[in-house]
Amino acid sequence: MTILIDQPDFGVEAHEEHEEQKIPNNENELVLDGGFVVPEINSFGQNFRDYDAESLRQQGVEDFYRVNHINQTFDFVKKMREKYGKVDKVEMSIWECCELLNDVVDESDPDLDEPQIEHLLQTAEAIRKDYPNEDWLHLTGLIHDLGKVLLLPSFGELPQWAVVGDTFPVGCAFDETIVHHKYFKENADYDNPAYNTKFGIYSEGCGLNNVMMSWGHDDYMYLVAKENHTTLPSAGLFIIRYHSFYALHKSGAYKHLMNEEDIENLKWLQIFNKYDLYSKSKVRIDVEKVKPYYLSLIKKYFPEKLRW
Ligand SMILES: O[C@H]1[C@H](O)[C@@H](O)[C@H](O)[C@@H](O)[C@H]1O
Ligand SMILES: [Fe+2]
Ligand SMILES: [Fe+2]
Repeated sequence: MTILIDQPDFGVEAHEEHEEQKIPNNENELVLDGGFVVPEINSFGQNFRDYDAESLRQQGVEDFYRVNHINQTFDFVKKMREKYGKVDKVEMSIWECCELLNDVVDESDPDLDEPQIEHLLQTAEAIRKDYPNEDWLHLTGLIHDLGKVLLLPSFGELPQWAVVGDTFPVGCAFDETIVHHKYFKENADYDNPAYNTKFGIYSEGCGLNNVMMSWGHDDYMYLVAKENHTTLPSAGLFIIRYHSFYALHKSGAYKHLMNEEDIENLKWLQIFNKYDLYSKSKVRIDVEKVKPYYLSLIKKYFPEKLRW
């Protein structure tokens, strides 16, 4: 059997050079681009992102989403953005932050229970193999989840529901494709007529930049990168900011809020997502071996010390 990765039809073709090649090999696996092999099952023997499969992690993940969906309201997101937009908590380098992630485990993730630094390097190295010339995309892989430091005491020790998991817009109706959608019924915005229509407070094509997303590691890391004047291209910032927005990049919901630039950037996000999701495994990366390469990229795209 060949694994086909569902891609929503956005009515736009990927650039030829970025088009994935579906080359099924003998072991019934899908080989992407420069050779990345998409595994059929995750480390727990389940399909990836199967939120209903019975497993040791299933109940914990569902509990996570219940609390997340109840508490991520428009008012909460607004407060968090104001608070963390100041980037006045900590001063440190990107690499120091990667090391801090050693102590973080993500309770929302049915596919991974390794320390996060493994996931960062697995993602970045898998991309590097297939896209050797896109160094900005390697670095994006390395840093996309750094915002999870919000779980640590010096960053305010936010609860898991305010840091990890899939993200979604607030200020308009919660789309049914969002994982464990049923729990939104207890969200204060659910019955608010200003927020519970298709457009809510937004308008057609207004651009994702004008949409408030549920608060978590994506938007936080985007703010940090922006406030510290990164020279990463707009597609890199877009990936960091929306990589957990599965309702959009997997299910094609909320397309009516995108503008032209979003449509362009989404192509890169969909490439990135395969590596983010399917590189999760128990195979460890030799950190010391790859560290010099990533330090050189950090130097190219970020200041020495950043404000967090
Ligand atoms: O559980 C995972 C994890 O928190 C990832 O970092 C996030 O990007 C995903 O969207 C989420 O489903
Ligand atoms: Fe993430
Ligand atoms: Fe990730």
